[in-house]
Amino acid sequence: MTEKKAILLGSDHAAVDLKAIVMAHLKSRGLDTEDMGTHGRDSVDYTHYGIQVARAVSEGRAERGILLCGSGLGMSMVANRFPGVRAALCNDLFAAGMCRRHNDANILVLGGRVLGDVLACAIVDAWLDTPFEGGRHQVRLDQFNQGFCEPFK
Ligand SMILES: O=C(CO)[C@H](O)[C@H](O)[C@H](O)COP(=O)(O)O
Repeated sequence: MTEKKAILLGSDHAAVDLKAIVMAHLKSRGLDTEDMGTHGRDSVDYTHYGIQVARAVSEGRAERGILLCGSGLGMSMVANRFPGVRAALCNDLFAAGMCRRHNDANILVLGGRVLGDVLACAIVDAWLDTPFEGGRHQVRLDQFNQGFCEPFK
């Protein structure tokens, strides 16, 4: 990938069908996307695809990412290990708005075995269209990088 992509997508086999729906929805909105895989229904490890998308966002090669697995849990765990990634598992509309307003989430995670097509696309829209409020929330996000989140010794 040579140019910065607006939105990268990745999934495992459990969410490849929902990913196709989300991709089509993003394209209908005129957004620049790239599918990092998986591309079929054969069983794969979600880690591989989560790492690719989270690393690209962490390194600034993509502004945002959308990750999908069966529940969304595994992808969330992987993505949040990368510096600068704020991945939010959103299987409802309230979380989709809040993760932008208060958490400036740059990766949206969806559960392919949880969500129907219509709700998934509505969650994507809320995540895309809701701005970060900054202020006290930025202060808290800054603390992520100030040692506050290191384990206690
Ligand atoms: O990581 C997950 C659960 O935390 C995802 O939901 C995976 O998609 C799921 O574990 C895959 O399960 P499968 O039995 O291998 O299809």
